[in-house]
Amino acid sequence: MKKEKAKHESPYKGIFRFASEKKQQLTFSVILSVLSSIFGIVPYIAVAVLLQSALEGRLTMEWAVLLPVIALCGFFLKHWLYAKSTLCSHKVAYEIIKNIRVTVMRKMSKVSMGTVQSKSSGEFKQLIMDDADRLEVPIAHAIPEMIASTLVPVLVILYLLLIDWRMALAALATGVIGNVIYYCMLIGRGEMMKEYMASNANMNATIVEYVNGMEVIKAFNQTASSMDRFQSSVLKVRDVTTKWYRHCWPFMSISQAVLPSSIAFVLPVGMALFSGGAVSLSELILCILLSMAIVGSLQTFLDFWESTAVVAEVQPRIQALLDMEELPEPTQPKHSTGANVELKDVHFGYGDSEVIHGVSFAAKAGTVTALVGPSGSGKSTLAKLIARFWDVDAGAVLVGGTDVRELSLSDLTEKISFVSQDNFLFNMSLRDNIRIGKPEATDKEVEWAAAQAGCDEFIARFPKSYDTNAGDAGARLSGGERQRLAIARAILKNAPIVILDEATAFTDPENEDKLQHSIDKLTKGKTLIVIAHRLSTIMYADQILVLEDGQITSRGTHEQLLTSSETYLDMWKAHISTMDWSMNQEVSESC
Ligand SMILES: Nc1ncnc2c1ncn2[C@@H]1O[C@H](COP(=O)(O)OP(=O)(O)OP(=O)(O)O)[C@@H](O)[C@H]1O
Repeated sequence: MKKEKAKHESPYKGIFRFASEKKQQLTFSVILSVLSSIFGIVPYIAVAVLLQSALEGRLTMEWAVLLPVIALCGFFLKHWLYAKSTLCSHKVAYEIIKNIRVTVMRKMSKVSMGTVQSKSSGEFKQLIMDDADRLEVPIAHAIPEMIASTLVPVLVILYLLLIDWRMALAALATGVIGNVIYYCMLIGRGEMMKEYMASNANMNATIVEYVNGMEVIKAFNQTASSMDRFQSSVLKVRDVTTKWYRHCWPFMSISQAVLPSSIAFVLPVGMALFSGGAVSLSELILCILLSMAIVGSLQTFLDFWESTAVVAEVQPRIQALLDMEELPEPTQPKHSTGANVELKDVHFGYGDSEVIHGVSFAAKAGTVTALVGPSGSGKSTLAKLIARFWDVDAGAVLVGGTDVRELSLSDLTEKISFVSQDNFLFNMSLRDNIRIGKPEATDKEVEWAAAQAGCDEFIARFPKSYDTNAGDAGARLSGGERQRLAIARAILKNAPIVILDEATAFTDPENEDKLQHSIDKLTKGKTLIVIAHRLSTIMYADQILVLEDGQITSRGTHEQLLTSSETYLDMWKAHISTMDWSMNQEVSESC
């Protein structure tokens, strides 16, 4: 119902839904803008009165001094009120832009990972950063100025109609012609803008990919081909933009030449009327000055067409993002009790092809369950299904005895700590990166968790210690250190269920001990579901599940599997020989 309403509302209305309590400020800004425009006419009227009185020989000394002062005051007030008006409207604009960004980001956390991954990060960046920024001019300028720009010419034209309707038409003519020409320029803009947006999004995506993939590009000497793709996306944006400007410039130049030339109409018409005796000299002067006074307002209309087109483009794209299907939240969420995890005949596929075929297992509270199996067998997928990054296609995932689809997302998130393969660090201090685990944690708690995870010693190496920005530190952190930071996050969160996805994948033997130590701290007394290629780390698991092609082919303890599962035995032998090889390497290096 809400969605339907959103679909049918005007783009401006759709944007102003994000203004929240700042809407009144916009009304205030409009009032100030109208007053500013009215005071903008005052100098013209003052000059007209001055000339009239001079021509009619009624100009006294007081008026000769007073009228320029009035003109100056009008000029000053016009600019002062305009400044106040734009200050208010900018506050509203930035509030709206902030609210759009926050709402979109919140929305992303409520949809499945599949939906998020269906768009490139470049597309998201374009919408959340660039497009949202483009709304500043329409909101901060177009709305207040447009209303003032309509009201003032209307009042002036009504006044001119009282003098002579032909003078009124002459004063309005260039404004109307200029605006019609400019409006014609915008016909077909929608299609061109779509092309521009698509090429810009592609350029953004290529830049993000280029920067993120720099290591691979260098390692595989792909600089030339990656640069080619990047360059062609930049050239495409240039070509589309040039095409648009080629289309626009004749319209723009003509409308901008015609619009301010009201004198070209007013003067001949006025002179004809004056010589015919239809208007007096003082009326003629007043008409000429007033027609010049409204030129600025009529020019503002041009910006309004442009701004309206921008809002009409951006708002539906924001709305489309907000309409992304959310992972359904139960209307009456159930509560989970305990920290058992159970999968019942789970089937799941990314898109059409199923990758998990009927997996069932139960992990009792406080026990360790290890998932092992060849690459691509579905271990990470199962871990992500438990954390409800996706919903299962059939079967059920139960946490604390309740189907995860019947738990509120916040309840589920509180229950589970997920330490994944990609230990993403946000562009903020190391302290705040750890604090993500528990936003209300004190500095002491953060440092305690870091110490438990063995991060304190490497964090102390940085001159700014915990206040080091993760972006600056990132390049100097080893894979193992990044993982320990992620573990510190999870220790701070202290959730009863911990999922470790390949948490030891990047460690060298020297660091493995430290990492294992921090994992032990994290998982003590918790339900642990762990994916590890280094089988030595999961030898003592309560149960080990061997996964092959999305199915559990064997299950049991380490000892049981050595005799019952050929796949496990092969994996164990391979693991042992790798360990032997690395030990031999170490020995030969030390010799
Ligand atoms: N986001 C995704 N979209 C489409 N297919 C995916 C996605 N993630 C994984 N897959 C596919 O699902 C299957 C299982 O992948 P998964 O990552 O769960 O395996 P894994 O056992 O964890 O592998 P590895 O040990 O190499 O990490 C693979 O065929 C993989 O290509």
